[in-house]
Formats: sequence, C-alpha cells, structure tokens
Amino acid sequence: MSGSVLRAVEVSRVFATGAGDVHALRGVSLEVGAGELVVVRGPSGSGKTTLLNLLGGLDRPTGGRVLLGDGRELSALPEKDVLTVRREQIGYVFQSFGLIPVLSAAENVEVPLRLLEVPARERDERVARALETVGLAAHARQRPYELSGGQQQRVGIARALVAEPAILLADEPTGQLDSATAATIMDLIRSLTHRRGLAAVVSTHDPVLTEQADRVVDLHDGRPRPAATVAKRTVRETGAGE
Ligand SMILES: Nc1ncnc2c1ncn2[C@@H]1O[C@H](COP(=O)(O)OP(=O)(O)OP(=O)(O)O)[C@@H](O)[C@H]1O
Repeated sequence: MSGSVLRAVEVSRVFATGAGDVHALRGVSLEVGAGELVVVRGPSGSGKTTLLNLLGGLDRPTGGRVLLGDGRELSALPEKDVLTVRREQIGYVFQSFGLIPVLSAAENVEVPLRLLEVPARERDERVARALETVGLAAHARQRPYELSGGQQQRVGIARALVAEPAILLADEPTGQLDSATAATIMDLIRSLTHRRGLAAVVSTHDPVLTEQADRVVDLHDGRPRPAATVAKRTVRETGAGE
C-alpha cells in the first residue's frame, strides 16, 4: 500500500434517541490504500452502515477523525467542501441500487457528471465507457425496471465510478442479490479496485464474499474484533491499467 487514501482514526458515533444513547461505533480505526479492497463484516446492527456513512462524509463521527489521503480531515470540513469531496473523490454503491426509475441506465450513470458540470459530449463518452466497463453497453437505453437486480447493481457501480473517484464505498452491494449474482458483483468490484487503483471499502454480512477481500475488518457491537482483523492477501492481483 502506498500511503492511505482514506483513514478512520478511533471513530465513534453515538446516536441520541428517545430511549437513550445508542453507541453505534466505539473507537474503530481503519486504513485503506490505493488498489486495496477492505471488507467490513459483521452481523446486523454491528455498525457497518454507520462506518461507511462516516467514511463517505454522509455523516460525522461524535468522536475520532476521518482523514483523506491529502491530509485533510473529512469529518471536520465545512458541508460545502464535504459535498465537493463526495462528488469528486468518492463513489458510493447502495444495497438497494438507488437508481432513478424514470431515467435510463445511461441517464442514471450520467447524473454525477451533470453535477460536476462536465460538457455534454464528454459526458456521453464517459457514460458509454462506464457502461462498457460493467458489461452493459447493450443496455444503455433500458430503464431500471427492465434490468435484472445484478444488472441494476452494475449500473450503480458504473454511476459510482463514472467521475473517476479515488475511493469506492459499497454498503452491502450484494444484499438484494442471489448468491451467484452476488459473487459476480463482488468479482467486478474487486477487479475494478485492483485495475483502477481504487481505495475500496465494502460492507457485507455474507462470509463467502469476504473471500474477495485484501483485508477483512470484523465489527461486533460497534467494535472492531482485533483477532479477526486479518490480512487476506499479501500479494494483490493487479491487472493491466485501463
Ligand atoms: N440514525 C440512527 N438513530 C439511532 N440509532 C441508529 C441510527 N442509525 C443506526 N443506529 C443504530 O446503530 C447501530 C448500528 O447500526 P448500523 O445500521 O450501522 O448497523 P449495520 O451493521 O449496518 O446493520 P445492517 O447489517 O442491519 O444494515 C444499530 O444499533 C442501529 O439501531
């Protein structure tokens, strides 16, 4: 790993609720470098989504810090700067795909580029390339409901990567897919991570999918379990650049 692209240092998140404080995360540290796939594994309620939200700037920790590769503290930036970091540097993949139903696959993938005000011609080229990368070039004009779950998640991955972020975050990206499709989606995430040198963090509670990880971080009741934080691969598979 050549320096961390994203780092959580002793992050905690306490939610104040009517029934009292909920300690969703209690001092979790995690570091991810370019070309590295870290899987966060844990049972329901262990804090996976909370951690991914903090890493992606969708939420702020109540303790600890989230640091970017350039040394800036994401968790302390003003909201408008967090938004810029999210648009330019972070691709996010959701369990429920998060596609806009009235838009075609290509139009969904185009959304991040519109937000970045990329000119139309360049948008078209980049969207076509992104759909090609996930194997959906032939489905560009279809709406989400005309696609299978696996295909919809491929659109979600193309959308997450079309702006060429350095960081990929995926919260249970295979949670709504059958096990065979889930394996192909994890394969795709792994190969894109290695080929493009992404810093990727993926949450899952499926032990089978952790096979694809370079490193696994186990969460339990908002705490990392150090004994189970294992190096899965010391030598990463690196494919030719794209
Ligand atoms: N906005 C919130 N307000 C109050 N409590 C919350 C909030 N978000 C999460 N929690 C609590 O924090 C804990 C961790 O939740 P989180 O969603 O991060 O777990 P998870 O591991 O992603 O679970 P799942 O696998 O079911 O998605 C849970 O006890 C949850 O109820």
